Amino acid sequence: MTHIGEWAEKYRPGSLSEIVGNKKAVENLQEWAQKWTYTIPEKRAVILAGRAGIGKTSAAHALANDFGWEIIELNASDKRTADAVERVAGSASKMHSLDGSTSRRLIILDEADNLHGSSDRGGTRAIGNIIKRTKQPIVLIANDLYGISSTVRSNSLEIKFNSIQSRSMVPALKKICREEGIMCGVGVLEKIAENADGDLRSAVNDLQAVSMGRDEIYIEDIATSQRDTQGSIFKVLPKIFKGTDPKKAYEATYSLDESPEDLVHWIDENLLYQYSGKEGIVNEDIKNGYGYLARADLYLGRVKKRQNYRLWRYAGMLMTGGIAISRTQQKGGFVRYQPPSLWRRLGQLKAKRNLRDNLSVKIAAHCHESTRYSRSNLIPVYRQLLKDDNYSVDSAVNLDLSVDEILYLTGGRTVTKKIQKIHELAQDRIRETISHDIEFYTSPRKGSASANKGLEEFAASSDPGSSSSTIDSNDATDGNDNNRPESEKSKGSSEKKGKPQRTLFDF
Ligand SMILES: Nc1ncnc2c1ncn2[C@@H]1O[C@H](COP(=O)(O)OP(=O)(O)OP(=O)(O)O)[C@@H](O)[C@H]1O
Repeated sequence: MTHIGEWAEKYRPGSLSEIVGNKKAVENLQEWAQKWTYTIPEKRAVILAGRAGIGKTSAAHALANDFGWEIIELNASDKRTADAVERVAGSASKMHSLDGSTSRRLIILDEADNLHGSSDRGGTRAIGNIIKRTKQPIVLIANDLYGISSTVRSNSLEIKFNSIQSRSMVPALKKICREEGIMCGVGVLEKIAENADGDLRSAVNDLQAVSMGRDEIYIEDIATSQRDTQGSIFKVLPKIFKGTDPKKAYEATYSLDESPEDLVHWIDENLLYQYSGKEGIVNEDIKNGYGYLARADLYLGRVKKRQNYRLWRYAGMLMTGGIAISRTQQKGGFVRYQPPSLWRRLGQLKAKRNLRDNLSVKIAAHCHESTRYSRSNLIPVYRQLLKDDNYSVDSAVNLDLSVDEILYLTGGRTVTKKIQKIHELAQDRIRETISHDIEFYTSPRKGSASANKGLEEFAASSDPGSSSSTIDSNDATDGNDNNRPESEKSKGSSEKKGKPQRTLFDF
């Protein structure tokens, strides 16, 4: 039995030349990959960003096929990913095939926009660091560019994938029909492509659904109902802003999957641009339009207060028909519709709050204070420290700060060279300390009982839950052994003679 989605997989492009649309994006991707064949390019990762179903994942796979690269596909939001990428990303120099030629592995990180703001800040940081020094090409796939941290974005080549035009989809759908032996009536594929609203995967799925159990399909077989995709708001807005019939403007919202509360934000965001055009002149139409919007907003407030949803109808009429009759001047030219900036600002605020909360936890742990105290009293102290050149790197080392966290503490808007420098110096120092510790604990020592402990044992010994730890866990508490029995104290001191002792610095 077949299931929907099977054709989309079966007809996934095998080569970049088969990718429909997004010619420029494909060219940029190819150019970037070409650089990897003889050197390591400055931007070692690319971000393929765009809405679902337009060929981002397919392009990454096709690229690997075209260049003969092995694929390692990981889900970016999986906590284990950072380790896995770390292992693969550093191993390029060993990737020689038997005939002596080098071949690469393409690391594909799906859902890269899911990392940001998640509790797994460590993963974001690790990936941010890895893409700076990877020896293997990395492709990050994301629906929302803004969901990716600024560090990752600034170190990657951003390639945007756009919705696919319906006329470009038709040949691809035709090819599938030919292969599957389906005969299509006039306008069938055009209709399917139009309904898909730029999403080729949906078009292929719709074609499969309508073809099930048939070898001929006609226009009547295609459901005429509009898709409830996000894109449909872009079909309703012109009827509100460009129409002259208030009834039609209101009726256009029937098929919309947005509440009047959301719709009012869309209209509010776009009214000024639509009615003032590119000249940006405020005119009577704009004033009247905002008058209707204000009244619609009044009704929306009453709906909330009284929980009387019948009032939505009045709000809806005012914000659609009211706007339509406000327009007296004919406006030429195309002005793109913008999603409400308020939503974006709220999203940014949330991301900022997450960052602040994570930072409070870090500082609280470092200073042995409560998170609340850390948030209200210690973050301001660290703000000052980060601004002072004498303490900025030390603070970044102590807290193992990410670039985003340094940016937050310094209060800047963008990641500057100075911020990057602080981060790099701090990371170098952290790495130095770690390698120093490893060397210290693993190098043979005269007269030591634990003289030839290997790296693995050192790692095990630093795990507080490990019973095989070679270092007395009491040493790690506070150095005060007053509460220990006498016998243990002397045992401890005799051990200390022969064993490297941990200091507070090590923690
Ligand atoms: N540009 C395209 N060219 C050819 N086929 C495409 C294209 N876009 C989508 N398809 C078809 O849709 C299927 C899904 O596409 P793909 O997985 O590449 O989309 P995506 O943009 O990565 O979506 P998501 O963000 O959901 O992962 C493919 O297997 C292929 O059949």
